Amino acid sequence: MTAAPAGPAESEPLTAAEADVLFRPLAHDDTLVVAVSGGPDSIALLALLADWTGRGRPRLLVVTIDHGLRPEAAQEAMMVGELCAKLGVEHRTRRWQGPKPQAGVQEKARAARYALLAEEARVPGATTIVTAHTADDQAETLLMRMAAGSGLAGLAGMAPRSAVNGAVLARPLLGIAKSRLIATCEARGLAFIRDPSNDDPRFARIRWRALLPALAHEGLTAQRLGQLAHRLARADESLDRLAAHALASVPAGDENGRRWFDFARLCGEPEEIVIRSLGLALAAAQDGEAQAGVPPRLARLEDCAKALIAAARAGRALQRTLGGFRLSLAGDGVLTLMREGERRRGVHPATV
Ligand SMILES: Nc1ncnc2c1ncn2[C@@H]1O[C@H](COP(=O)(O)OP(=O)(O)OP(=O)(O)O)[C@@H](O)[C@H]1O
Repeated sequence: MTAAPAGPAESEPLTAAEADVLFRPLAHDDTLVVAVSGGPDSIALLALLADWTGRGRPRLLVVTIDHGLRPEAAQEAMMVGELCAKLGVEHRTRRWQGPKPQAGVQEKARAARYALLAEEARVPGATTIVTAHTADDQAETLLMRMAAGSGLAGLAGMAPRSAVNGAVLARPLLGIAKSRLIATCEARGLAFIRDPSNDDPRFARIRWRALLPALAHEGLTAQRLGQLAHRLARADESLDRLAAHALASVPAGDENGRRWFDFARLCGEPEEIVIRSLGLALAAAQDGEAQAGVPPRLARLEDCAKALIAAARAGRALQRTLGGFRLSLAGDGVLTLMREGERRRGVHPATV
């Protein structure tokens, strides 16, 4: 057996052939909204996309968001505009106008950024936003989520394609090392901005970034973490389908606007499927409400599901609250979901 061929050296620029493979899924759009901050990743993305679109299809609309948090940001947006003019592509700067509270300003800026980008993607023919997230970003995301106690869905990391504010968000460079994008800029003589917040150890992401070389030295490279994310994404999707199927297979109904299903029957499934099915049932009940509910944190969902499983197996009744709902398990194993605070009219007799 021959060894797998080594990937391109981490310091080699991306080739046109590689870019062609990465960008092929974007070929069907009329217009791509390309998010370019002016950092090395998004400048490389812009240059590669401009080469790839060659004679003008898909059309590129480059958007830079000025969050109004650093005085240099306006100048940086202009620099991106100048490069776009040279490359012959359209550029717009959008400014975040909202209030900028000290606490959680990064999260608010991020939400505002995606809202503005999605607005630009709402023009006819443009539904896809393209960002320059790299394999390094994915590795940092995974490590941060591990530390935060995320479950499988979180550890699946960022998806190459997802939804954001009604638009599609594509991340074609998610498998590419940041060092290769820097090399791409250098090989083309393209200047890029170094955002000082990228060196600020007050941000957790920056502290994790500093650990990456030591982890790679022990074999936990960004590539390995990316591979793990990919495998977990596959497992997560499969488990979700199995859970939906299991939930659809047990007796269930709607009475007086309350949902019920045979939870005891569901308990024949592996614990992970029962936990997910409960989450799906709750999400469905929340969807049916005028006010969309907030999904419970995974740890709370797990606790609740485990308590209900133990009670159902023992034939005991049990009441819990979760995600704004009261969950009433009857002695016969039927679980009823009702909005918290709702009066108990017509509930399954054994739960009253
Ligand atoms: N000010 C900006 N203007 C336009 N695009 C941006 C801006 N900031 C970030 N982006 C886009 O988002 C990508 C990821 O940037 P960065 O890693 O800084 O964001 P993040 O907040 O960590 O990511 P995410 O928003 O997905 O959590 C960039 O490569 C670029 O495509």
